[in-house]
Amino acid sequence: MTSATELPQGSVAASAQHVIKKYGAGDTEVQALRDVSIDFHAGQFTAIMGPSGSGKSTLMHCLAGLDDASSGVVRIGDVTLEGLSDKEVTRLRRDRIGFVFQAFNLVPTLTARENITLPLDIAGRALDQEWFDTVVDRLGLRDRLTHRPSELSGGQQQRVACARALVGRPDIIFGDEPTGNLDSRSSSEVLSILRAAVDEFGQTVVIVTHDPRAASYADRVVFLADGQLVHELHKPKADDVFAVMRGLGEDEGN
Ligand SMILES: Nc1ncnc2c1ncn2[C@@H]1O[C@H](COP(=O)(O)OP(=O)(O)OP(=O)(O)O)[C@@H](O)[C@H]1O
Repeated sequence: MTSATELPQGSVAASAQHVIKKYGAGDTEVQALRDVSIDFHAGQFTAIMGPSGSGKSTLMHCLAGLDDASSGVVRIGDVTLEGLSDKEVTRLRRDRIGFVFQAFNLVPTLTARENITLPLDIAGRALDQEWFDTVVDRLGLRDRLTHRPSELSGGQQQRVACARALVGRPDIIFGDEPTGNLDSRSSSEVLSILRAAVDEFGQTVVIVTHDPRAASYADRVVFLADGQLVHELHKPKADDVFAVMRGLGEDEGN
């Protein structure tokens, strides 16, 4: 199978070193990340978990260049985000990062095909038809390509969002609660696709999730509490993830 990424397996696809993120100042200051250091290796599927307010979204947003760290170093591949202009960060996001959001974020007036190729069209990059076909067939979207989002189920819409993230062969795909709006069957479908993106396409995937079952698809689960990394599991079962979450004070797993 063709590899989606130029990065060699095991190299670092994204990294945060001593990242601190503060919001506000003075009495209202919140330290959302307190000296977080973590590497995300190419060809791995990582889930970020932790109680509400522990800093998961902040960490993902800093890694993806959607927000600036207050201090510390963030890298995507070999590029350090600090010091890049807004335009350069936008280009880096466009060229090296794929996103899958909870809310799908598809353009309602465009067909599935047009939504999938939109980032390439915006970037003025040529479509690799063979790769497009591979992704579309693997995701079971061949007979849905002319449909608009309103004519697709939630699970199908999220599969289109996964295809959109994959088709540009990014260094890394970030998912912000990608199964948050899906029923359990569609969740399983989307998680299997993200798993396959890693196993079959050599992709690197990082998701934020509250769901221990979703996290059990990952190679590695990292836990944040109060802005710090506090625990990590490798190839965990959902029960193991649930037990750690309980210990961190999230007894409902959400
Ligand atoms: N734009 C902001 N301004 C001020 N405080 C913020 C901002 N964004 C996040 N925070 C604070 O930073 C901390 C971490 O928030 P973050 O959204 O990263 O947590 P989370 O683990 O993703 O939470 P959840 O699971 O509820 O989505 C929280 O205390 C939050 O209130």
